[in-house]
Amino acid sequence: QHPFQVAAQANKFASRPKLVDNASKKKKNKKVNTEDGTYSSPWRFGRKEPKVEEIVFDSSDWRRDLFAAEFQLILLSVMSSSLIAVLSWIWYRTTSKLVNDAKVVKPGETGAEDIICENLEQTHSGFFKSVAVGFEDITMTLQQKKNKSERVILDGSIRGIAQPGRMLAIMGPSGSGKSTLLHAISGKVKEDKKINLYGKRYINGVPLTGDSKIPSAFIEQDVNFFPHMTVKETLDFRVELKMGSCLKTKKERDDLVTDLMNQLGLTKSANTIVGNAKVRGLSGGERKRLSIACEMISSPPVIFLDEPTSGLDSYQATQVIETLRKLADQGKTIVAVIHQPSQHTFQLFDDLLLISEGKLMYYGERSKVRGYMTELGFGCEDEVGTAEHILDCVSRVVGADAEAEKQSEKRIETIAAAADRHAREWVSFDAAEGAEAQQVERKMKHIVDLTTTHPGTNIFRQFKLLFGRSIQETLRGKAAIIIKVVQQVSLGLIYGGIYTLGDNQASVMDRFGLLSLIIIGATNMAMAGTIRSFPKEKSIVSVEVASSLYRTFPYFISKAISELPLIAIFNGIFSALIYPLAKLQKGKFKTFLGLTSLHGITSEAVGLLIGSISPSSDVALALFPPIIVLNIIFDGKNISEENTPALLRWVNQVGLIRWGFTGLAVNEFEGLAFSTGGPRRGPVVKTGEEALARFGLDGRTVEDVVRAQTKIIGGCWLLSFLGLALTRQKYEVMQNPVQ
Ligand SMILES: Nc1ncnc2c1ncn2[C@@H]1O[C@H](COP(=O)(O)OP(=O)(O)OP(=O)(O)O)[C@@H](O)[C@H]1O
Repeated sequence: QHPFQVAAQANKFASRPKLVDNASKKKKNKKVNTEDGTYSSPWRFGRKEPKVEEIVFDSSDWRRDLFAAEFQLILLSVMSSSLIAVLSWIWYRTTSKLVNDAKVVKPGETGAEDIICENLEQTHSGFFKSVAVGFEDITMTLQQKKNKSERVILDGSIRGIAQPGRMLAIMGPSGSGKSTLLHAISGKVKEDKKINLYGKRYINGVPLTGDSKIPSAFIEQDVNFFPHMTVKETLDFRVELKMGSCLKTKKERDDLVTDLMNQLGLTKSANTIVGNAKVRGLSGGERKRLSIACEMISSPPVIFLDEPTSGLDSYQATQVIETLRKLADQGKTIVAVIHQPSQHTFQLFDDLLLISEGKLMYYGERSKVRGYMTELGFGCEDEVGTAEHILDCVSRVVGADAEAEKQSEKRIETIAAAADRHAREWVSFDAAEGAEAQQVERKMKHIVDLTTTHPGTNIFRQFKLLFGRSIQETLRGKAAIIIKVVQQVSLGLIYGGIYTLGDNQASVMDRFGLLSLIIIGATNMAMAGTIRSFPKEKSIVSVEVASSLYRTFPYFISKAISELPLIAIFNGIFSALIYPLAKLQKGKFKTFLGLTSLHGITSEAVGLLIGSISPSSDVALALFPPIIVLNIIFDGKNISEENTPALLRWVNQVGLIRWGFTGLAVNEFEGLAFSTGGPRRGPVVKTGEEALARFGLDGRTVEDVVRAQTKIIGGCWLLSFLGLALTRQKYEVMQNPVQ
């Protein structure tokens, strides 16, 4: 055998990576080369290594390496999963303890009495059976940059009560603070250091602490769903997650789904996919009604809706509001922000809260508002609709002539002053409201609704359902699958059509070139795909996790595992084309397939990490090019380790492209022999091992690559999980108003 080959194989045999590292760090570690061909190292406590020549090379060595590596891969996955499980268990216990620690005294509120809703029966009976939600002195200010006074979003004049069996509309011009008010009443103002939120809330006349959770549903303006699931599947999935522990049989759950579809007029569309902007599915109104159905699963007594008719035509908007009317008639308390309703939809509401520029303009019965405005001197002709007229009354005229602007300002001031005068008359919290209220002492209550903070099923069922949804979503995304297959086939044909590798000197560089291109292409494709799709999925998942449908841990594990089969299939297609077409080394196909698949999983894990820590898909996409460029720079061929800036040396260890390329190069070159003919750059290379030595890859093994990539996958999965878990949405606590 060639002396170089013996040395390289010897390196592989015992502690190869260390031996190679030792060689490169010889000076640093002050290793002593001894004359008899052995060496000792201070790290090995003076133990001598055997002579290089004494080691016998076994040609099936790499296979043993691969088995050992596979074993390590499994061991490492099990260990990292266990670590994640232990961490999430500790985290879960800590947060549950905090939630259950009901005696916590909240800021500015002492000795509040606790009401803990542990199950749905509790939230549907007694005190919570019919709920009147009262609110007063709601103030929200935003801290501005230095030297600027605080910006007032809600000025503290707003007060009102949403009664059970009635529909309250919150209306006002654009930017007047309607959504902010709805979020404040429902306790859903997103945590923000700039925000100061004050006010008082009541349930059935009983004052609540600022962090109390009103048992309610909140339907956001834009609700996203997994687009390829049908209406029925979406509801089945949620019913099982939310009610799995109380509706034990499938029949009970099916009955609830059927009932929900009937109530919300979705029966005809039961088997239609939900769809989104790109995939055709439900109409806007149906999607809105589906989002109400999803929130109605646990039948909460109060429903908050932020612009449920936005983006809908008048027919669909009416259908949505008529559905809400039916729910109100069943005794639910409905509070909805409405923007420019038609006369018909406006008439379906019972009460109205009108605001402008964060100030109260009117609170009372909807039917009386027209007369009230006329009394104040702002009447109008009969032809003008009431909704249109009152919005005109409280809107500031901007950009027209100065006189009109002044007049509108004066009108708003007059209406606001009158509303302020009448506010205490209109709304009184002195007497308890609601059917059950009289029996409840009017001491401040701290409500903890565990039914909205804890999933309704155990972690294994959550995993099963999430895994099923993930696989189903991927398989039904036919367009995405076809695009990926076409990409893999065309890449395989392009590379295979250009490269035909022989055994002459030119084929050495050609081989390196081809393997490098394969890895760069695979990295790009896997990472870009995940970066593009994951942030969108994350936005759906974070809402589902925030409403405690399931925990982050089972979601993450199901997501990570469900991607693996497709990666293997796509790689199989590509490898089956490129391998025979480019005439890569015979007998090494399986390892090639394994390595490219492992590289695909690694790239996807990095994509998942970028997606989970980025606040939006734009940020994730912006991070993609610099990360790819860094990986290409540190792929092992473009800059030597010695010349790498000290601060960036770690990139070498986690370089995706570097490890992927090393794996393929070692697999391909080991055992190859080259003829001396053909054009060449540099000295003649006779064996694959000599070629590997040119790139400093001598002594590297498939095992090193599998080990490094497994560590990268484990690290990325762990960080992605933490990224998802820690970016969980938190809400502002409402402070007592400043006296
Ligand atoms: N967290 C926040 N940070 C910065 N500005 C905020 C925040 N919350 C609310 N605002 C500002 O408060 C004002 C009122 O916003 P809000 O969304 O409540 O208005 P709106 O009446 O619902 O408007 P529209 O009908 O156009 O949706 C806006 O100018 C908005 O920019």
